[in-house]
Amino acid sequence: MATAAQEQAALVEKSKRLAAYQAVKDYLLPEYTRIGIGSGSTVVYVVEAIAALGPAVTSNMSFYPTGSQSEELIEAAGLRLQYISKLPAGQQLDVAFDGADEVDDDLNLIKGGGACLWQEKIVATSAKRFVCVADFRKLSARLGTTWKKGIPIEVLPMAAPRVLDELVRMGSQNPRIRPGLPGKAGAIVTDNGMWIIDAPFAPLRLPKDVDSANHTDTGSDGVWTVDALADRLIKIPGVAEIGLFYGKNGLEVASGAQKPVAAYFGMADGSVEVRTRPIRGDK
Ligand SMILES: O=C[C@H](O)[C@H](O)[C@H](O)COP(=O)(O)O
Repeated sequence: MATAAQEQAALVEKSKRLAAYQAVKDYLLPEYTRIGIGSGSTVVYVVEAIAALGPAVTSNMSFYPTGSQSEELIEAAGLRLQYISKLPAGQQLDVAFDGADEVDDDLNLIKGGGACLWQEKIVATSAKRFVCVADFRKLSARLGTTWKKGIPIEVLPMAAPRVLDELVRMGSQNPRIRPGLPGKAGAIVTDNGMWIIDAPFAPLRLPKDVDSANHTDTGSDGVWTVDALADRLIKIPGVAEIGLFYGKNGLEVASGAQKPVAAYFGMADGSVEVRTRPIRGDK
């Protein structure tokens, strides 16, 4: 008989799968030829859903990975692998699918829980439409509410101590270099030869919180808005990329944005909740 933990794990997997199949159904149009594939356990079901469409739909498509895991997934599914470095200047992917660790009310994301974020951001922003696929655990009003491990930050290893110092000055509570997998000495090393720092911050405000309560957005009271924190983090010398995928008000475009046009959540009751954001430009 399954334990409660096993039942919960099965429910989560089922939810990821439901969300992935619905997202692929809605956003993978047969005329598309260039598709970005993100990283993580949810994307496994995205690739499964795409492969299930068969060569009649996928044979004209090329798939662009965000790291070694998605590269293997694409190849194992028999899909055509291509690299973002080969995408000519001035061209875009038609769509990119990826998971997330937490998604807030404005569709800002925390990503990088599995140590992939830099290539993910390049692929997501190379797409005309970026679509997020997740399960019910990832839904959150404000980033940092349920994902307590901290914002993943990819750093040049030699700069890690300096970055940690700066994060503490900015109010991060106990930022840490992420250790390697059990049995591996030292830090985890990303696909890009970098390290990851996980930096916990108090749950991040949205612009509406600042407007409604006369708060600041710059962390002066210990709480940052997503935009202000992201803008500050990316400027720290030694930071290669950050696991906040965000967008400013007034720049709500679909094409080339870090925020998804739609986020699909497999829910515990077997439904799929779809959240979209208002955009201008092409869909
Ligand atoms: O580093 C990993 C990526 O950002 C993943 O997309 C993210 O962690 C979500 O992964 P999962 O689908 O396994 O929850």
